[in-house]
Amino acid sequence: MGGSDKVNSFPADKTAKIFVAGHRGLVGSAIVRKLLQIGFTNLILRTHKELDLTRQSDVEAFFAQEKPQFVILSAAKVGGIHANSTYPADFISINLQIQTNVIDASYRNGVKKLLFLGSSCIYPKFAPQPIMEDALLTGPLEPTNEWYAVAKIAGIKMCQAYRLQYDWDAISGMPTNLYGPNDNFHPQNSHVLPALIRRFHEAKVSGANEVVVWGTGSPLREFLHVDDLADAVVFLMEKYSGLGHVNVGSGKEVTIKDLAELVKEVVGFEGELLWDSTKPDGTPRKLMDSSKLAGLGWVPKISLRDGLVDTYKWKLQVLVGFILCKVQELDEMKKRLKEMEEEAAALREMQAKVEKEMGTVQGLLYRCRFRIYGFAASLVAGLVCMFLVSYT
Ligand SMILES: NC(=O)C1=CN([C@@H]2O[C@H](COP(=O)(O)OP(=O)(O)OC[C@H]3O[C@@H](n4cnc5c(N)ncnc54)[C@H](OP(=O)(O)O)[C@@H]3O)[C@@H](O)[C@H]2O)C=CC1
Ligand SMILES: C[C@H]1O[C@H](OP(=O)(O)OP(=O)(O)OC[C@H]2O[C@@H](n3cnc4c(=O)[nH]c(N)nc43)[C@H](O)[C@@H]2O)[C@@H](O)[C@@H](O)C1=O
Repeated sequence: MGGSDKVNSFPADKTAKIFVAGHRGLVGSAIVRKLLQIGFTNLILRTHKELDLTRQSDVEAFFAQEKPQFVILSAAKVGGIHANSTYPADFISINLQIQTNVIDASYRNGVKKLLFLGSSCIYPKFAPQPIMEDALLTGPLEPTNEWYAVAKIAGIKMCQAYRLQYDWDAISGMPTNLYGPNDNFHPQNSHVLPALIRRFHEAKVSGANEVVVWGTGSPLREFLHVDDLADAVVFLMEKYSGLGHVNVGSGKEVTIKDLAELVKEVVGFEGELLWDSTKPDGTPRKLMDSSKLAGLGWVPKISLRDGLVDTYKWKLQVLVGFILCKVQELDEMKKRLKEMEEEAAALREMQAKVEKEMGTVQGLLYRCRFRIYGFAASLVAGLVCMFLVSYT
């Protein structure tokens, strides 16, 4: 049995091959930004379309060909409370498949170190707060996300098992609720923060008086900006090689009611909040104890207010970009319409010319026909005269 805690640091060599799985998502894109910022130049990236990580043979072929040296696994089926409770089969099966394929192929193809990302929902619904790493598997899970949580717990256990059996360096980070650029802003399937940013923004733009917020507003949540998480991920890749998973949180919690008031203020919506208590609250409280990570030397930097302002700015830029694209499309359509009108005018002109020429030809034909009839008539008259003369 292996399982040493020897640290396999990220190399000083910035050309080392790093596969960031899920690089277009909220977390993956932040990790890519961070790696590029600190000078890594050899990132291997595949979109979901290019490489479906649920397909075992495709994943094996990819690893055999690319031979990455480091792997950060940030591809997963992810969503908020509604998505988790509506699609339990997808959340358990897709996540189990992705993580099993990637972790196993990484080990078999000589990857030096892998980081797996779980989530704070792995802990029991009523775990003592703040939640320490050793609260794992000490009580029943929150029902709205137990399928996703079971898959994530399996991921942590798989990393531990490979470390124990093969002395292979696989580590796990447990982020709290995250937010930031490239988040999913779907009205139903997203997490609370992007959902509220979208709803308050749309209400402000449409001049609505009310915005509906789910649940009672009483649950407490801890939020971390994704750029802080990316920083912590790089830190763990550099400094940590242990068997146990590591909590990654901000250490600050807020009620959903206060969060909604803050988003309302940042977006600039001036109407009322309506609470829809038919929607689930989920876990009542979910604050992690991140002292293990702090003890290693990492602390977060971005406050919730600053992070929110930054995320709303990003969202506005995306919307402006979208509008500019639509304006450009409209300009191109107008240009094409003008070209079509010019082509139609040219055709009309050509038709008029042809009709005019047809008229001339018809006139000529008419005159020719008239002359032929004249000639024929005089011929007949001549023949009649000749006939009369010869018989008289
Ligand atoms: N967001 C949060 O609040 C939290 C997230 N986490 C964890 O962080 C990680 C990343 O989450 P996040 O960035 O928010 O999620 P996103 O949904 O933003 O991104 C997920 C990424 O995974 C890719 N992906 C999904 N399925 C497949 C597949 N079958 N094959 C290849 N790629 C696939 C997606 O690609 P595509 O879009 O093309 O499908 C996307 O790039 C997850 O492990 C999640 O559990 C943990 C705690 C909180
Ligand atoms: C990261 C974490 O995320 C999920 O757990 P969650 O923390 O419960 O997620 P959430 O962000 O969706 O909700 C937080 C709270 O906010 C309330 N809420 C109000 N209004 C809206 C709203 O409009 N949308 C959403 N989604 N929630 C809303 C909502 O009722 C709840 O009380 C899991 O997927 C879990 O698996 C996981 O890992």
